Amino acid sequence: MAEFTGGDDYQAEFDPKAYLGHYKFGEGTWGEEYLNFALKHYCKTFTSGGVKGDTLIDIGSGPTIYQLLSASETFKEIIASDYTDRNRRELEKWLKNEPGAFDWTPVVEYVCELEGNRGKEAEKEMKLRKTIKQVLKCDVHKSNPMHPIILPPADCLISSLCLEAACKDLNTYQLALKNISSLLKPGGHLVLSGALACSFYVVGPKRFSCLVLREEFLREVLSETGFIIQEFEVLCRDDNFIDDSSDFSGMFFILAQRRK
Ligand SMILES: C[S@@+](CC[C@H](N)C(=O)[O-])C[C@H]1O[C@@H](n2cnc3c(N)ncnc32)[C@H](O)[C@@H]1O
Repeated sequence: MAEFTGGDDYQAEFDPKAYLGHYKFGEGTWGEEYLNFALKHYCKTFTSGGVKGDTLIDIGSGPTIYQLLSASETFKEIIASDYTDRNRRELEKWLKNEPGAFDWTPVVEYVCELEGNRGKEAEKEMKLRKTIKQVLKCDVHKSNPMHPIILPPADCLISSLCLEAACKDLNTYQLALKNISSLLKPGGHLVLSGALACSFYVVGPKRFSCLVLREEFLREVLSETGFIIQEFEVLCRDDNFIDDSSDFSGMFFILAQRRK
């Protein structure tokens, strides 16, 4: 089992550019497999009318924006967040359309197609850039993850591939889930996705530990933390994508509602 990599390791060694390499369409990476799965579910979740409101907070955004593309159709204000300075800087780079920012065009095209908005890629990117109002420092281990900033509770929380990366054991995971849910209104939605049975993943030359998650645990912990699961989708790993960059067995996508 890989040695636990915590916040200091992320701050010092998580290279946003190397990580973004996983999200290049057409290169057979695990990120691509995950993207296909997650984007379809985000699209369904945010365009079917069931999940809506004014504000959405993304926990542990990393340097990525794919998870927010469909949400920007529904929410007026999105707050992105991450633990590391370099990830937040990389996000800002994309938001300001600076030279060297990651090119999300293939992913935006895919989402536009899913949403029936082919040809409207430029509008979509503009809309997302306008909707993301802040990129904040976040630590899921703090009772207020945005400390010292106090945010009004949001209508929706998204988090993808973050909690299993940030937590060293299942108790810590439960506590982190409780911490982030304090940012959500009662009755608000949590859109949680990530990797199943994953113990490590590689970013450039660095190996990061990952907390091994199973479906039964996720169901239990969400219920104990005050959520009602509305959807639980699993994608088993395709043998064609098996390589030594990560050992996950599948991906999950959960839509849950915080009890009122
Ligand atoms: C695997 S990346 C996921 C990034 C992005 N959400 C995605 O879907 O690709 C894990 C992210 O968790 C963040 N992270 C690690 N520890 C954290 C903590 N204690 N609080 C908040 N975020 C943390 C890392 O900085 C990193 O961006």
